[in-house]
Amino acid sequence: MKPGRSAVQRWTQRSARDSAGRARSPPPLRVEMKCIVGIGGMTNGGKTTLTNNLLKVLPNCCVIHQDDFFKPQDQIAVGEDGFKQWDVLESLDMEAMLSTVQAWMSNPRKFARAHGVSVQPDALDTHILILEGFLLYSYKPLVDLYSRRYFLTVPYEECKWRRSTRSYTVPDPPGLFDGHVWPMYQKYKQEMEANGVEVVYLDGMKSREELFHQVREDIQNSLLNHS
Ligand SMILES: Nc1ncnc2c1ncn2[C@@H]1O[C@H](COP(=O)(O)OP(=O)(O)O)[C@@H](O)[C@H]1O
Ligand SMILES: O=C(O)c1ccc[n+]([C@@H]2O[C@H](COP(=O)([O-])O)[C@@H](O)[C@H]2O)c1
Ligand SMILES: [Mg+2]
Repeated sequence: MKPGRSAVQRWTQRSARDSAGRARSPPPLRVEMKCIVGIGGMTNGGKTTLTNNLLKVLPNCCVIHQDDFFKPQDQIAVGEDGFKQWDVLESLDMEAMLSTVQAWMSNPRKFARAHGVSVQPDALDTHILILEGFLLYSYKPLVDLYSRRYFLTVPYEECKWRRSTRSYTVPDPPGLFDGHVWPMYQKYKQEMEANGVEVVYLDGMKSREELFHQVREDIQNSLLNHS
């Protein structure tokens, strides 16, 4: 994991003494560490469930859900197959998502406050941002920003079954899963692999608890190794 760091201590020769020439004690050292974690992978792999569980325990942790950046329905293209093309990168306003990530990067404390996340006052200033969504690693400007990229998968039959139980804001028309959702999932995953994007695969067939403990431990170990 390669978290961004910025030492906030500025202790120069000039400021080491006050105006009367008395030695000043140095300000407390505060090291700010920022870490972006991706919870990506296929639709119905369990991304939102896992993310919500992590949010409850990770310190100073904000979240950005990719689903919040779907374009309005009338801007979604209709393919030659007759299906609205929801599962392509162009159906998402990725520029807006990137701007939101940049707002967090420039001031994670302010971002947390604005989003109702309580920030712990601590000498070791660690901030975590979780990005959660089904096409996290296919948008070039974001791909190198992650400290850790997780990728949840389940077998085809399980994915199709779980999807049939979901109700999205726009319900799936008959045949969408096999005609559009699954082929697009395969296409983007193949591209990601061909581009050499490193991900940590997670078996979405494990229990919710097991996934939660596995990922929490992994994130915490990574943070410790870099603090
Ligand atoms: N580890 C799991 N085992 C079994 N079912 C799960 C697991 N995680 C999530 N689910 C269920 O699968 C469905 C999709 O979960 P969700 O977290 O919304 O997935 P995603 O955000 O990847 O589409 C939901 O019905 C959820 O309750
Ligand atoms: O959220 C929406 O407005 C929305 C509208 C239409 C479709 N979706 C589906 O949302 C899926 C991604 O969300 P998720 O939680 O299943 O990973 C993706 O496969 C889309 O087909 C989502
Ligand atoms: Mg989801």
